[in-house]
Amino acid sequence: TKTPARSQSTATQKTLRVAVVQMLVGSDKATNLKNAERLVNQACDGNADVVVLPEIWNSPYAVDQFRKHAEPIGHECGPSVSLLKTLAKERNVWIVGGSVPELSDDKVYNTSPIINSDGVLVEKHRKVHLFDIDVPGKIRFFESETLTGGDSATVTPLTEEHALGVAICYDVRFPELAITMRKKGASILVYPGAFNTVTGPPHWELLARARALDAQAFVVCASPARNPDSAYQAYGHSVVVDPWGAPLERCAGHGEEILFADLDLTRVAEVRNSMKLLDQRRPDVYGTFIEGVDWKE
Ligand SMILES: NC(=O)CCC(=O)C(=O)O
Repeated sequence: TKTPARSQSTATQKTLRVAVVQMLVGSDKATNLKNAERLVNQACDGNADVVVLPEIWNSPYAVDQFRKHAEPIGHECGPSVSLLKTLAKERNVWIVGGSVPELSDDKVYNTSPIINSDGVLVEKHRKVHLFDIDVPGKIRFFESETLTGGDSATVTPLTEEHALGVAICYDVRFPELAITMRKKGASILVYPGAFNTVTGPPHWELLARARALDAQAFVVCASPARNPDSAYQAYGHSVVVDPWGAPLERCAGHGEEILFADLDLTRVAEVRNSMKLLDQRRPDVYGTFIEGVDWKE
């Protein structure tokens, strides 16, 4: 079953309270799980409808660690996703479970589990664009050394009128994916992420705002807190952006915290009706941009 978010019922739901858990991630898996449990409970105490965790929250963000921390995510789930399913049911809350390394047919994916308020895994997103980057003297990171990329856009109904699109971190750089999620019905795009201190300052918030404008949707970007003991320095600064491109509330700092944002869902239709971007596209001038996508609403 895909139950609606809980604060109001189905079609009448006008606001959605999102809690972005910017958690500290370390090298000990058991500690990471305990930390996630504590913070998800804290987010629920703050009346969240949807709790969002960051990218790779059960393991260090390092290519040589992913397989070691990988778990099945499906009919059977490992301890990380099982914990989130239990919490979602106990607290009657939706959880976009950041991402964890997923083991499937001996391959490892960077996968976001999406769990409804009955504790059911309703969907999962496998990171489509692997983070392969080489900025000389600053950062070199190749997820493709140990991970396999996913091959689909992920959208799941949340209320009768609104659906969640979920993609992961580097995926945020690709407007095609954001617009594909919109075309599949998403009005809230959630990106668990783990940008770094090189690309984060110039790009993170700008990309979140750009995707909000491209898709005329809410964008929720969740980062881990910065861990001084980690080889990979996460940027932090989790942020929520409205469909008009404006950050909601203040964005987070780089320490551990929970960022709450109340999404006024009526803004999606208002913005989309005031500028009919999909209908106004001119594929006769620049092609279809995404093969097979019919731009008209
Ligand atoms: N984990 C990631 O995908 C990081 C993406 C990132 O930092 C970027 O600059 O893009």
